[in-house]
Amino acid sequence: MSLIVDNLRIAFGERVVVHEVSFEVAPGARLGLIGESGSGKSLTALAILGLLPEGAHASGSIRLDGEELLGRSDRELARIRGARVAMVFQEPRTALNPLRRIGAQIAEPARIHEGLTRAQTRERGTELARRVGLPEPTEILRRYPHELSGGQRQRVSIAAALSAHPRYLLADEPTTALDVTVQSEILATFDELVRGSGSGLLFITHDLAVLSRIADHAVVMSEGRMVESAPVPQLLTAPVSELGQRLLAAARRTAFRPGGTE
Ligand SMILES: Nc1ncnc2c1ncn2[C@@H]1O[C@H](COP(=O)(O)OP(=O)(O)OP(=O)(O)O)[C@@H](O)[C@H]1O
Repeated sequence: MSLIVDNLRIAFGERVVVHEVSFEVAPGARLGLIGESGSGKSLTALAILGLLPEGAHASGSIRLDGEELLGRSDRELARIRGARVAMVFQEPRTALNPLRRIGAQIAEPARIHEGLTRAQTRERGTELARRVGLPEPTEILRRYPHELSGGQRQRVSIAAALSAHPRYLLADEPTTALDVTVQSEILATFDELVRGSGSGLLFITHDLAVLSRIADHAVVMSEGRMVESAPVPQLLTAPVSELGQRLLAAARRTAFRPGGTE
C-alpha cells in the first residue's frame, strides 16, 4: 500500500519538462519535493491527480495502492480525487469558489464521496472548521471566501482536502502566498492535522526551512530531473547535489533553525 511514482515523464509535444522521476509515499510517510521554480514539482503533483494542463502528456507509472492511475478516464480519476488523494493548492483564493459559501466547500469532498445529507454536511463542516482552528466554526460556514483572510482561506482549503479522509495528501506550496507569521501558524496546524490523520504526505516547496518542519525525506528536483533523494536531516547537514547545497545556503541566509519555528 503506497503511492508509487515510477519513471514519470511529462512532455508538452517534443519538450520534456519532467524526466523519469520516481518516488514512493507510504501511508503516514512525509515526503518533500523541493526545487527551484520551473523544476516540474507542480506538474508531478497534477499528474498524480490526473489534472495535467491541456497539451501535457505523462508516461511511466503512477500506482495508488497497487492501482495504475495513468491512462484512467477523467470520470474514474474524479472518483479517486478528494476521496483517496486530495490536494491543497498554493493560492487559496483560486482554489475556493468565490460564489459559494464556506460551508458548502469545506465538506464538499465528504458530501460527494460519502453521500452525506445536508444536516450531516453542516455538522462535518463545523467539526472541520474547528479542527483547522477557524474562529466561530458554526458562523463561518455561512460566509463567502472574500470575507475571510488569506490564512483563514487556506485553513478552509486544508479542511476541505482532509474532509473525506484521503489516504494521501498533496500540498503545493500551501503557505507560500501567506505572510510569514501566518505561514508559521498554518504550517503548525497542517503538520498536526496530517500527523493525526495518518495520511501519506507529498509536500512541495522551494524552501528548505519549510521542508525541515514538515517532511522526513526529500526528493530534490532541478530542471525536471531528480538530482538527490535523501533523509531531511542529511539535506540539512550534508547535501550531495549542487542544488541541495544551494538550497541549504539560501535557508541559512534566512532565519533558519532546523525543525524549529522562527
Ligand atoms: N500549461 C503549460 N504549458 C507549457 N509548459 C508548461 C505548462 N505548465 C508548466 N509548464 C512548464 O513545465 C515546467 C515545469 O513546471 P512546474 O509548474 O511543474 O514547475 P514548478 O517546479 O512547480 O515551479 P513553481 O515552483 O514555479 O510552481 C516549466 O518549465 C513550465 O514552464
